[in-house]
Amino acid sequence: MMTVGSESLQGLSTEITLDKTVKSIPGTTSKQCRQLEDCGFHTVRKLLHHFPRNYADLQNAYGAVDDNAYLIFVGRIISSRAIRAGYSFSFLEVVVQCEFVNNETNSEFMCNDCDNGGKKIIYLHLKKFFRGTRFTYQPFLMSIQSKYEEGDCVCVSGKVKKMKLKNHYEMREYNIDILEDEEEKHAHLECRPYPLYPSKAGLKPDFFRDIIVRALKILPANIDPIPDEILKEFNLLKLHDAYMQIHSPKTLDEADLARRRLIFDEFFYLQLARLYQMLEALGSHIEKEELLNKYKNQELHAVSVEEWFPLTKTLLKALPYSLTPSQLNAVSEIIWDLKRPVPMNRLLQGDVGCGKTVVAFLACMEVIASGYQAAFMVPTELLAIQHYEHVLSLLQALADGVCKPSVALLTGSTPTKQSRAVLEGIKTGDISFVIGTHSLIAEKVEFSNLRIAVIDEQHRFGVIQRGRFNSKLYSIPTNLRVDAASSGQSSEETTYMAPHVLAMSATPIPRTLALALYGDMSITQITDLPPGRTPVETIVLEGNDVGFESVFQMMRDELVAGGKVYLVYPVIEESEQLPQLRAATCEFDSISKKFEEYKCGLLHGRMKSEQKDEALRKFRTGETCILLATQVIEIGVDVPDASMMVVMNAERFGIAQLHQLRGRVGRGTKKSRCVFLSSTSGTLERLKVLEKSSDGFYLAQADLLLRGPGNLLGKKQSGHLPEFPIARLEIDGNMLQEAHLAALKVLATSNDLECFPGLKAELSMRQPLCILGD
Ligand SMILES: Nc1ncnc2c1ncn2[C@@H]1O[C@H](COP(=O)(O)OP(=O)(O)OP(=O)(O)O)[C@@H](O)[C@H]1O
Repeated sequence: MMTVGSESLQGLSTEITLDKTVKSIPGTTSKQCRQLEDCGFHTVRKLLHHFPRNYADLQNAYGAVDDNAYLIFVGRIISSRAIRAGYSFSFLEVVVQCEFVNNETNSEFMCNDCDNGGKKIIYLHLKKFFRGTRFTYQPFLMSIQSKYEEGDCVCVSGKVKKMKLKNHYEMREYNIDILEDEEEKHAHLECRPYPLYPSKAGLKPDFFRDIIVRALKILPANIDPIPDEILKEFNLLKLHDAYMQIHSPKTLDEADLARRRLIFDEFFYLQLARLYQMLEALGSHIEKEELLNKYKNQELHAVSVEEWFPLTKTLLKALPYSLTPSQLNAVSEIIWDLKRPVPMNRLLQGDVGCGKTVVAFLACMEVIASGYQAAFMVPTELLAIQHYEHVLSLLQALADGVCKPSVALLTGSTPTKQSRAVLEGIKTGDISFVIGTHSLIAEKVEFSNLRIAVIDEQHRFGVIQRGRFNSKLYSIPTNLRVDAASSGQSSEETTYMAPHVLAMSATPIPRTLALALYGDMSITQITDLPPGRTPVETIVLEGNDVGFESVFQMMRDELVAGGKVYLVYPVIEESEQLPQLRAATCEFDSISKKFEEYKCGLLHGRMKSEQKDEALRKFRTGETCILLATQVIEIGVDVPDASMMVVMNAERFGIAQLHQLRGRVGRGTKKSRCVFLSSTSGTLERLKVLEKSSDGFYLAQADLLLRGPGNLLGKKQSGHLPEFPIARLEIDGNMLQEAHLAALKVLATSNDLECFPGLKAELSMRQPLCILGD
């Protein structure tokens, strides 16, 4: 445990200094303050978080001065002339002489004009043009010329362009800074990296550089809210030094160390906020300790099959297959967690079709067997019906003497009379297992004793929707009340607890990324596939006449061999705006005609619930062999003997999404194939990654790198990973674990952060959970 001493005062000046207005920066004019504020830079903190996008350093110019290279030099002005060149045209030309260090054996520089130390002189020409008669008057010309005086030491960055004259270069898109300060001059002559700031809303890089330098001067050393022990243990710079070194590094290594500290902060405060929020929601000290211990010991826990409730064991035996080792471990691990006195918050991850559903069903059975209720929430009606029927068929297989749980379905389309009866059954406890869509979290749904909520495809529900289950409390067993009482807590406070939550995801996110998103979640992974599966043969083709002909031939072969085919379309109906997109309803007739001997079905989101159900039922039973569908089938649809899929306009979908779609085939033992048709040849390359790999983790990573982390998962429907200001999850993910551990350490010392007022203040300033949409 950490000692609490000086830390309690530590970081208090953070609030005082970092959150002062930009007006407090010495030498900042009121115009500059207004400009900054208009741009959203209200505080010193905001300004200091405007980080350089890159650094230029003089070493850039060591090797060669290549045409069009973006380089930076420090040198002296040797001439500055403002000249009237016509009736309404003038220009300023500044020539800067730079000593150029040549350590290349490049023939151009094996020159006579290099001195013995390998140095040579080059001349940079900077021109600025003015049009308009008012720019041709002498006073104007004198004034611009006097801004740059001969002998001034300057830092020049820009694109270089060789001139005819040897060793002379023209600078384009340049920036010129006069180095006034002796220290600054030396710093640059010592080859310090030079921060290159991004412009923002018309404010130029120089503007930021200038004000940030002044802000750094007033930054006190004692601004770090993170305790010294944590800094030492995780080898982190102090916050003050991190700000200094990110904005004004002596070397690029210094800038890297600073970046590491600032990334750590982004992750640390997110983890701290998550865990803090969870601890706050818990009543007793025992629960809090239990929670922290659980996260500290991330080793695998399990409850062996013998210890499961008889109902769960019976269902396991009645399954038409044996669980894979990793499915079995997953159930055991989840059941272990269900027996803890704190609400479980677990993510069950596994690639498409690996068999997550049955794992979740078994967990629900365990809860039901102990006398409580289970709810299973899925994102689409189609999936709810499928799961409902699946559970019924599994339960049917149980012997007659077994007491079977009562199961109900609740979706937006459940007829009023029926839904009233379901609501009543849930309230009285007559229904112990309910499967449904987001209707399950409506306020009017009152559970008698809900103890587990399974959320399938959890990223498709908003954070708030997921959290809604927490308000559907259940009463905790008496023995836990005794524990709570012995810890000095009043039993009333601990009478109710939030249900266990098991979220499922088929979007495989690397473990570290999952931690970033769900710092408070434990993770269970299914790493194998049921036996007998063969990888889906994947073909990427251009959707031209030749492409379609070969696809139709493949379909014919498949159908002759007794297979079933999904045709997936990006839209339901043709649209004038996007005429290149193929539409499911429009192609129904032509496909039906082309494959006259086979029956076709249609399935899309605009159909009524029972029509959708009927279409899927017919496809499942083989009444139809070709199903023209839209993305509605993307998640969870399970027709094990479907053996071919063709995706039209595949370029419209993301890689992870196509992987999900492809997961609808190859779910049985039949060899399957999937064709992605792209309407443009340019996008073929991007899709080819799917031909090479069927590993969801690999593809998710490829997608992440291709599109940036913003587009993979989501707080709403679209699926987004949180975007951090500087951290990039795909690269900096390893620092998450460290930040997680650090947050646990801090909270183990002080559950409510009372011993760390600086950290508490920082949390409320940063509001890190906003990143996740909380
Ligand atoms: N151990 C197993 N052996 C054989 N078949 C299995 C096994 N586990 C599950 N299955 C079958 O595999 C198919 C896919 O399972 P399930 O629908 O649970 O996968 P999932 O992980 O939820 O997939 P998705 O991410 O696509 O929803 C189902 O038909 C299921 O009955």
